[in-house]
Amino acid sequence: MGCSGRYYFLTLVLCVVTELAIGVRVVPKRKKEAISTADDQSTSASWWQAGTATPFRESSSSAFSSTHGLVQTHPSGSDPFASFGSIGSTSGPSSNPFASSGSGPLSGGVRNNPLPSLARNANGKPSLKHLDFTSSATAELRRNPALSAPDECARACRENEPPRICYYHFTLELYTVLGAACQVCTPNATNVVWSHCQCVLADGVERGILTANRMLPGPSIQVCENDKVVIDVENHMEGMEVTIHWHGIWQRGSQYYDGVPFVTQCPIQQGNTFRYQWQGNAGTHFWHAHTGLQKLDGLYGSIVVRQPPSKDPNSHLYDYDLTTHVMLLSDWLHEDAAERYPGRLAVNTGQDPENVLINGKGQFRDPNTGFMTNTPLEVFTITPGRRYRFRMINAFASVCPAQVTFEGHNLTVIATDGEPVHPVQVNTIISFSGERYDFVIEANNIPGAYWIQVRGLGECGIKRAQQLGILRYARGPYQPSSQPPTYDVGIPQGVVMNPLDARCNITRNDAICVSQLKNAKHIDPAILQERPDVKIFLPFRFFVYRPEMLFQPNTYNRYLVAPGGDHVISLIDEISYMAPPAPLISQYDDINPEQFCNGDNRPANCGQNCMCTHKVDIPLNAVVEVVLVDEVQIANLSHPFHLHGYAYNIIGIGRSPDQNVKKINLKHALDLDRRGLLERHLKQGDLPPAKDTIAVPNNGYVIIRFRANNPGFWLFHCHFLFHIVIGMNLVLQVGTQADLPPVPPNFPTCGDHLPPISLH
Ligand SMILES: NCCC(=O)NCCc1ccc(O)c(O)c1
Repeated sequence: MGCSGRYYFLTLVLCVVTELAIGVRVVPKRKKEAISTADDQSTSASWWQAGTATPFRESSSSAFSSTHGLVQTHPSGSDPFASFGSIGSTSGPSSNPFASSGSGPLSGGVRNNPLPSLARNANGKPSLKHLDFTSSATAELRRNPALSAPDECARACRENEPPRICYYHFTLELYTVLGAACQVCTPNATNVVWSHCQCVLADGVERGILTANRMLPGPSIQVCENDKVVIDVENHMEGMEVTIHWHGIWQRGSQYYDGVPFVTQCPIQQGNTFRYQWQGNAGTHFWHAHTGLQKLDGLYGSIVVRQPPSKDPNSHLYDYDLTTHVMLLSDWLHEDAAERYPGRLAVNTGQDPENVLINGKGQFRDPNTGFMTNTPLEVFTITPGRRYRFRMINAFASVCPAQVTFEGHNLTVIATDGEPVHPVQVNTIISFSGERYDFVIEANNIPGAYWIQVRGLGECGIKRAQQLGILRYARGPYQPSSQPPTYDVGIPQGVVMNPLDARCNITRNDAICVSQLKNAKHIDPAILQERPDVKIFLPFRFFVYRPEMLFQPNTYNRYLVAPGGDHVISLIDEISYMAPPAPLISQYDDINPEQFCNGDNRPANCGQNCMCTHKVDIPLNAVVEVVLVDEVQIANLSHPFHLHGYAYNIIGIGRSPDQNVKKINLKHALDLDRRGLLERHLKQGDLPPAKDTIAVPNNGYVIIRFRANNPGFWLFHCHFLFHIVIGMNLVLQVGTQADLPPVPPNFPTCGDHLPPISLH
C-alpha cells in the first residue's frame, strides 16, 4: 500500500497506521483496510478512531488537537448535536444530557415520560445527520408546509397530539466504504461539514456498496402511531431496479406500497422516484430492499413507530425510549453480494458473511494477519439508575442466527416484532433474520463501560464472525475495563431467549422459547378455537441438482451453490416460486393464468424443480393455521419465515415426540397432527405471542395462526436473502381483487413486450 495517491487523507492514515504496525507484523493485504493492531488504538492517527479508544470528551477538543493539531468543531462526538440529549425533559434541553451521544443516525431521544419537545440543535435547526436534506427533499418540505421533517417526527408521542405527515427522501446510489468523503469530513477549523459527513466507514474495509443518502444503515424512520409516513425513493443506482419493503408495517389499505417486486409494484427503474405512503402499526420494524441481493450490500434502516406510554402495556418498565438506542444488526461481506450468487467453487464459497455490524459500525480482525481495523464501535450511553428501552433489529441476510449479550446487564424482553409481551428476564438473545426484540436495560451496575457482544451462530461459527459494541455510563470511562470478549470466550450467557435446540415443551431455567412468551395484547378468541377455518401444511426443503440435469443444453435453471458445493433451489410444498412478469396487485389480468400454481394445482409436467408463481387463496376473514415443516434436514440451519401484512400468533414450536423418527417430513407431521401430538397452545390463558417472523427449528415445525382480515397479495417466505432468490416464497392471496382499493392513479406498469414480429 503506497503513501502517495489521490486519496490524501486516507493515504495519510494508512501510512501512519503502517508505521505503527511495523515491528508487529506487516502483511500485504488484498484489500485496503484501515488497520491498527489491537494495542495501538489509542495512538493511531485516524480521526474515526476517536469513537473507541480515545473517545471524544464532552467539553474538550484534546482528542484531536493533541494528535493532529485539528480543532474539534463539535463538542460531543460524531453527531455534533447528540449531547443535546433526550426529547421530553421538563428541565432545559435535557435531563439526561449524555443519553444519546453519537450513536445512530438521529440525535436526540424520546423520554417516555414526561412530555416532549422537539430535538433542535443550538441554532434551532433540526438536529439530524445528513438524513435527507438533498435539495429535492428540502424543496418538498418547503413546498408543502403540512409535512414534518424526520427529526420533528422522532418525538415522544402524546395521546392528544395531532398526527403528523412525516416526509423522507431516500436517494439510492452505488457508493463506497472508505471513499473520498472520508477525507472531506475530517473535523478541522475550516471544515464544518462534519454533521453531514458522507463518509461510510462500516468495519474499516474498503468495498463498493449501495446506500440510501450515503449512510449505513440508511435513514431511520421514527414516528408516532397515527402519523402518516411518506418516503420518496429516488433510484440512482446505475443499471439497477429496486423496491423497498417496510418490514413489519401491515399496509392496511395501502398494500400497493408493500414493496414486493412483481407482487405489489413494478420495480423502480433507474432514474425514477417512487412515493411510498403508509401509516405505521406501533413497534420496532425496519426497511430493506426486496429486490435481488441489494439488502446485503447496504440497503436497510430502522423504523420505530412509537406510542403514547398509556398505550404500551410495558411502558412502566422503562424511563427512556431514545432514538439512539436502536440496535440494528447486519451481516457484512467484503465484496458485492453478487459474488456469492449463484456462488463460487474455489474461493469465497458459500454465502457466509465476513463480519457483523452494529448500526453499520464495527471493526474487522483479519484472520490471516491478526490485524484489526480501528473504526469506531457503536456506543450506547446510559445514566445510572435509569431504565432504557432498546430496540434490536436483526437485519441479517445470511443464514446465521445472531446472539446478543450485554456484559453485566440483564435484558428484560418486552416486545418482539413490534408486539408487546409479558416481560421476561434473560441474559442473551438469539435472533434470526427479520426478527426484532425490544428489551429494557437498567443502568444498575457500577458506572463504567461494558462490552456488548454480537456473535454470528450456525454457519458463522466457521469464520467466528462477531462484533462488539459498548454500553457506557455517562461521565464514566469510555473503555471497558475487562478484556474484549472473543468468539470462543464470550460473555457468560445465562438464560437464553430463543434457544437453538428448540426444546420448547418444558419449562426450563436456562432458556425461554418464543412460544413460551405471553402476548400482552388482546387476542381474538377465534384464534384459539380448536379448528381453524383454513389449515395449510407447508413443508419446505432444497432440491439438489445433479450437474448433468442443471447444465443440460438450452436449459437455464437458476441455482445457488450452497456451502459444501451443492447446487440447490428452494421448494415450499414442492414448488419453487418464480415472480410473474407484472405485479399481481395492479396488472393481474396481464398475467397468464398458467403462471400460477400451488400444491393442489401443479402445472402439467412440472418435475422435481417445479417453478411457477406459488399462490394460495384464502377467504377474507378466515382463521388460518399454517404448519411449517422443516424438510431441509440440515443441523444448524433453521429457516425464519416472514409474512407480509400481518402479525400471526405462535401456536406451537417443536420437534417430533416420536423417538423412532429421526427426520420430520410432511407425512410424519400430518400423522402427528392426526394423533394430536403437534404442540398447540390453545388453552384459555395461553396467550400466544404475535410475531411476523419465526424461525422453524431444524428438523422441527412451527404452527402459526392469524385472522385473514387484511386483504391483499401477501408474500410469505424464508427471510434468508439467498433463499428468497432461489424460490423459498409463496403468495397468500387474502380475499379477492374486489376487496382491495384500486392502485393510485398512474401507478407504474411493466411487463413483457412481445409484439408480432415485423416482416419489414
Ligand atoms: N441433503 C440435502 C443437501 C442440501 O440441501 N444442501 C444444501 C445446503 C444449504 C443450502 C443453502 C444454504 O444457504 C445453506 O446454508 C446450506
